[in-house]
Amino acid sequence: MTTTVPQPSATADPGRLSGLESRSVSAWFGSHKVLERVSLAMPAGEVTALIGPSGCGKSTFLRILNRMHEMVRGAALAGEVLLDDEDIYRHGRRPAEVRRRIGMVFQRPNPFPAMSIADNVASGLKLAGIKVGREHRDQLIEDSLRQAGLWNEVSGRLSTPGGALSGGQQQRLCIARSLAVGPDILLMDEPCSALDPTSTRRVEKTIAELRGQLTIVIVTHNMQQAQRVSQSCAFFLASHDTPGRIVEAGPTERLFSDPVDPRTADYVNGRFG
Ligand SMILES: Nc1ncnc2c1ncn2[C@@H]1O[C@H](COP(=O)(O)OP(=O)(O)OP(=O)(O)O)[C@@H](O)[C@H]1O
Repeated sequence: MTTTVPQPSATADPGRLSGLESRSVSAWFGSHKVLERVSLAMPAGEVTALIGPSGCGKSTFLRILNRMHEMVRGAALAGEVLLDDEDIYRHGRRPAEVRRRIGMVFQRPNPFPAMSIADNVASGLKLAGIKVGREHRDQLIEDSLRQAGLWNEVSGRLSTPGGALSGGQQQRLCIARSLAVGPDILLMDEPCSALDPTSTRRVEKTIAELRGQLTIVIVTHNMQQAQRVSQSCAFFLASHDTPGRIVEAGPTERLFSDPVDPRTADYVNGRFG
């Protein structure tokens, strides 16, 4: 199927940004319940950080937000995820359309290594079935690379392989690839965990620049990173016999400086996890 050309987010009207909201989301892998009634508003144009110890369900929750959870054999879920007040799980809604509007960047940069930088950016369009003319394609590639903060580093070598870039550059290339289809939401699953501190700061700068242009949800184990990049934050916790839940959520500054729940205080101060 062919869709119309996406509107690059760089030109999006900030008044029309989309937020995301989960309502009472529970999740299972087979009979193993891993999330229990997670309700969270992820405000439009903001960065929301999901924090919590390993295994508490952050990545599962993130994958539920763009219908990737259902791709796992035996996976199930309950609840609603509202994008523009409409459930992304509404009967008849196409997962591919949801994933075009809600993009995902993974832990390890995963560009097509032998494909050129330009083609890597454009590859998302092809996968999404979006056709663009040559002239518009070049502009879209430039816009996406600029938005991802990579244009100045690669503008003179767009036809060289994506695999030749540094790890941090590859991650920004993956961000550009996601941005090319004009998503409303960008999900990021520990996007800096494979990067050195300098590359991490560069990706964080990109996240800061994207804020206000689209809505971002990021999973991070790095408490400093959560404080640097996010405006809202949710703390997840699970134990051996209870599925992951949100203990506390709210403005990042408040969650770190004045947490309500003692478990949040212990976690953000590094006393466990
Ligand atoms: N594909 C899968 N099949 C079965 N169980 C899974 C699968 N993926 C995750 N789980 C289980 O679901 C629970 C939540 O895992 P998840 O990866 O969402 O947690 P997390 O908080 O993101 O952890 P981490 O911070 O280590 O990435 C864990 O008990 C995990 O073992």
